[in-house]
Amino acid sequence: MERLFTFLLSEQHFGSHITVLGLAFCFAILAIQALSQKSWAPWKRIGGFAVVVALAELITFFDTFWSTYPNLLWNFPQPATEIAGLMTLTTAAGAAYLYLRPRRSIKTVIMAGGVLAFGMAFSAFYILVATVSPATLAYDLSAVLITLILGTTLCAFSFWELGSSLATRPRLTACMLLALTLSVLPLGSMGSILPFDRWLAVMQTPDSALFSPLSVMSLSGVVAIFFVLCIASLLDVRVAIAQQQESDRVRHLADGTFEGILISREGRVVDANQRILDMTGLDLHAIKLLKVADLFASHLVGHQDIVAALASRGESPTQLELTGATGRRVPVEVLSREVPYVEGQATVVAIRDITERKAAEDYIRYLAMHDTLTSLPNRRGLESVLGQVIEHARRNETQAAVLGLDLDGFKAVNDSLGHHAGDMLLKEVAVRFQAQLRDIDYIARLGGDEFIIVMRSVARVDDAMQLAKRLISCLWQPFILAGHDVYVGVSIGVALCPRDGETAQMVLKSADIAMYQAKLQGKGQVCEFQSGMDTAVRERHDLELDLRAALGRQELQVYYQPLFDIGGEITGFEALARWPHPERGMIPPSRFIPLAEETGLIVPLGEWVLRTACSVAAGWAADVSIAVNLSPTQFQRVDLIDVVRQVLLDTGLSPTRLELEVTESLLMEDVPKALALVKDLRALGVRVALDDFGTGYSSLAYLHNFPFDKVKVDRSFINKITNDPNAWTIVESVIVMSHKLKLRVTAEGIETGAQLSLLKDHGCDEMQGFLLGRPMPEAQVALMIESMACCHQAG
Ligand SMILES: Nc1nc2c(ncn2[C@@H]2O[C@H](COP(=O)(O)O[C@H]3[C@@H](O)[C@H](n4cnc5c(=O)[nH]c(N)nc54)O[C@@H]3COP(=O)(O)O)[C@@H](O)[C@H]2O)c(=O)[nH]1
Repeated sequence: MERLFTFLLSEQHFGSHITVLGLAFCFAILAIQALSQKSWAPWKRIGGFAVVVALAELITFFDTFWSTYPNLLWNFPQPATEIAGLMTLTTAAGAAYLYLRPRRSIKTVIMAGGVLAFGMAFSAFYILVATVSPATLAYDLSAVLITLILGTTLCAFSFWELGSSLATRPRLTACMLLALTLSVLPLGSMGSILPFDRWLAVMQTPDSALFSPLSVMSLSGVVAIFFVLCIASLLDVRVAIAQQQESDRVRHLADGTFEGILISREGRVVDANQRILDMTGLDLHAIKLLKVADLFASHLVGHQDIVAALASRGESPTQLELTGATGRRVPVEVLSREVPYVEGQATVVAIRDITERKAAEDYIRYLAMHDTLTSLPNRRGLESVLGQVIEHARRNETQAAVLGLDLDGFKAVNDSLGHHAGDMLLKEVAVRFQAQLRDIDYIARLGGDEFIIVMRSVARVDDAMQLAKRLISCLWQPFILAGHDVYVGVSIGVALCPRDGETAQMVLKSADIAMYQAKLQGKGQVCEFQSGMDTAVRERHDLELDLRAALGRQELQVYYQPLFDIGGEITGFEALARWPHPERGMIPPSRFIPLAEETGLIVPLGEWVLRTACSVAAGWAADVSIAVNLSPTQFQRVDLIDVVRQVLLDTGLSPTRLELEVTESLLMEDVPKALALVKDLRALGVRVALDDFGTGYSSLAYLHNFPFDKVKVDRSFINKITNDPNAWTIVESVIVMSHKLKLRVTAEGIETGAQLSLLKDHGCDEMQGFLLGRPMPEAQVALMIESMACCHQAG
């Protein structure tokens, strides 16, 4: 010890210590950088480290030697220098190999340090011995021992520090410790040589072979390594216990989570929680034999380092499929992160089972594309398929057909039997339609009672027309709903693509226009799209939109046409809807009432007319009646009685003043139901008149069977009675027959005095027509009633 201090403090320049330390530090940085290059192959890291350390050893040694003996002329001893270099190279490679082993413990790390220090010390002393040979150097053997123990310890700690330093933490300490090792060994070996005067004394009593520096060094090296290993083993046991406790703690924590958690190092599974074992069906032992990549089936499996690939995605999870012992694939979401884990770094991979979420997502996707009632694709589903069909037809120069279907009479079913029955009907209709299709055809429900059928390939338009006819006839059999036989029909429009539309929207529009045309031609028809067809349909469509808006804004008005008794007294007024369109002027009811019927708008419109008319009539000064027209659609509504009752209650109009006019067509659809309704209305105290009499087919039977209060003879007869004897015969018979059945008779459409006197002469009870009074606005009616009241008072 004393010898070393003397050497370092008085025989050596301070500057030379700094030089050695500086050189050693630079080489240490290089060596540790090489060893820590994770992107390099292991042999490259080992080789790089060994070469740098061997060079450092030789350079620091010779630098120390020259600064100690500047006047000593010598050549590099051959082959001792190469042997020493080789020795350092080999031991440095061995140390690096030990350090890089996958399962590294404190013992292996310290052993790596010990081996390297011993190799370097041996090389230093070996060159020294060879340099002065054949002369013999005299050593302070205690200094040799100290040098070796110090070098071994420093080097071991350097590796230990390197092994436990985090990737993010600078490896400065490890570099400094290695630099000290690289400095201590040449300085220590040089410092162990006794001064020349002591040589002579020693030479007179030469060391025995047992006490030669190399023997002492070898022995002490073995002892030092053994000693260090003993301590390391003890530390290892303590560390192993601590690690076990740590991993137990982590496992308990991990088992408590809902996520699968596995710990990996260098792509291999090190540990896993219970959830992962449940998901994969593997036990802990089996899973630890696997690489992380073995657990997944996906595009990332081929990836060299799946864990690194996952880690590179940061906080955004990657969706993969986890495979296990059963081969079942579990959709999972994976996140990974570097963590300090028992003795160093590890990657924690969090795996979340997303089976339920995936199923929910799939269901949402399904819902987005399908109609929940019939399970058929919806508009979105249809448009994506239709786009492909059109593209295919265009590429292959073939054609596809699109059939637009709209049920006839569906609304009436919905209104009369309720929405549940309507839903059942739609489901059954869908089944019947599907039964008519080929496997390659495609059917979708757009909503309401609208369906679309796509025939992917048709040779002629006739193929589509044939299918359309089959679809029409498949509805002829009744549907049994809530114990009722229900009949519906279908109107079909046929369009071809790409002929009638190059995009899904265009061809759907063409099919829709053709379908409208089919509806206009009467129900249960099929119509092929023709160019120019769209203008008329679009106009009608625009009118429908306008009517909807007008109803919403309450732009419609009610006019009132007077009815007179045989003595010329006003008996009442008929309420007639009017539509003053802001751009098109006054639109006649003959245009918008049928449209309202088809679109179902007649229901809100009719209720509005009823409410308005009753409310206005309730304010009149005379107890005259008010007649309101009921459309077939209104008549089919299950809640018609309730609506009428409520309107009467709300407006305060006496039921005896209200007269509802129904037509024959309205009665024909479901005779028992219509009969029950007429009876219910009369039970409310409301009167019911049969309107447009004479235009139907079974007029006489209805007159007999239904408890009407009044018959209104249609104006198509009245305007002929003075010049067509047949027309007059019919009207005369109706008057006679109605009176026999105790029914009052109203003649409508009286335009001439001749018509009026003929009807009066034959006992017609009530008269209505332009001759007597045109439909007029509310204000005019009020004046008319007032003047009527005045006349009565005056009379
Ligand atoms: N369901 C509902 N139908 C309604 C409603 N408002 C009207 N309508 C029906 O629209 C059809 C056309 O009605 P409108 O143009 O108002 O014609 C009525 C009279 O103006 C017309 N009339 C009356 N007298 C004469 C005449 O001397 N000459 C002549 N050319 N026309 C005349 O007749 C219509 C009334 O007919 P009717 O209902 O049969 O008594 C018509 O069918 C209306 O029913 C409504 O709110 N709801």
